[in-house]
Amino acid sequence: MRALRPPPGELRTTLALEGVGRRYGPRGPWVLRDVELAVPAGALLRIVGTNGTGKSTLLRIVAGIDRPTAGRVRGRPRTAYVPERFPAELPFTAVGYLIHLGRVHGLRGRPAAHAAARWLERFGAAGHAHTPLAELSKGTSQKVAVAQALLADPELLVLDEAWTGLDQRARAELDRAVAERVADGGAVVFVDHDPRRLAGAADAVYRVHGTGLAPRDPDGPLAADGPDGPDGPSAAGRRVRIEAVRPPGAAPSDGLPGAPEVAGVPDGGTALTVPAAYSDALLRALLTAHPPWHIRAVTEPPAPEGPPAPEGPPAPDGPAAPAGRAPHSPEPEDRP
Ligand SMILES: Nc1ncnc2c1ncn2[C@@H]1O[C@H](COP(=O)(O)OP(=O)(O)OP(=O)(O)O)[C@@H](O)[C@H]1O
Repeated sequence: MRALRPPPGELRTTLALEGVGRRYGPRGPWVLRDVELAVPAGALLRIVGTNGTGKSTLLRIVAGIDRPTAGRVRGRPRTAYVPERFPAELPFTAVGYLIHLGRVHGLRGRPAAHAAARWLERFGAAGHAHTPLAELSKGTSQKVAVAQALLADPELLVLDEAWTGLDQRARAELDRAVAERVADGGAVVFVDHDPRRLAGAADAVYRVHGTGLAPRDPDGPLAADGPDGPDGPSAAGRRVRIEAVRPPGAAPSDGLPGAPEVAGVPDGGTALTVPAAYSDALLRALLTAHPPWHIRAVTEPPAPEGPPAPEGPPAPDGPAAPAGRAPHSPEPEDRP
């Protein structure tokens, strides 16, 4: 994704934090201090940091639902926010809540109802449309929380651990929705404790540390960052091979996420092999390119240091693989 769009420095800033500080109560310790952050349109920004360092505090200020104690926020695009905790006690059904929020976001009645139904369907929650929020399971409430943020194509989408509690299909759908927002020129700022989440896709990564915010190498291994690392075993060594056909006029494969190893394959295809952590980002880059690549197959060859590679399965000529997830790429909670 990143390689096919202008670098963030060349994008229009949609929102900026200038010297922002936040503390809770006049005598409380500073959680954030002197924070500078530019959020460019069309950029995906990841915020990392250990528990309790102030990521949610920062995201609430970015989302505009909290105000800084010091400094200022410049710009306010149309913003949607998925909080870490969803207020499920509201007196609505799932679809009623989404239609209400759609109207709050400026949609008229019929488009609001249409968008509500479409997002419930996309997240596999259409069967719960008429269930009161208070009776929804945790995961389904989270689907509604995510759907409300996506309803009106926000210019700025702020996601605070929004994938938590979603099933695998819904997580992949949220990955796709993020890629769509960014491809449409929206900005997305997110926190997620799984370093593989949108790995390699972020245009910039910032770390909350102490009371400050420091940029990090977006391609750097988050897993190597001690407490920021994955909860599960490392994906190091695993590689994913994406066989695709580059359409005429598509950007060359240089500079794609994960610096793929590129090889020609029969029938005009290209095989791109990347570390597993970059497979989602690479798929997304290929699928959201203009024009998009045609994905033939996604397979996982053995790690380079392993035994000799058997031939991969024949490439099906069917529909593109889902953008959000390569096979054999389980989330921590999917592991036995
Ligand atoms: N409403 C509040 N009132 C008082 N203190 C708060 C409030 N919200 C957050 N804090 C404090 O601010 C600090 C940062 O909290 P925050 O939730 O922003 O961290 P975080 O990095 O998002 O944590 P986690 O990774 O556990 O979600 C913590 O010490 C927390 O106790």
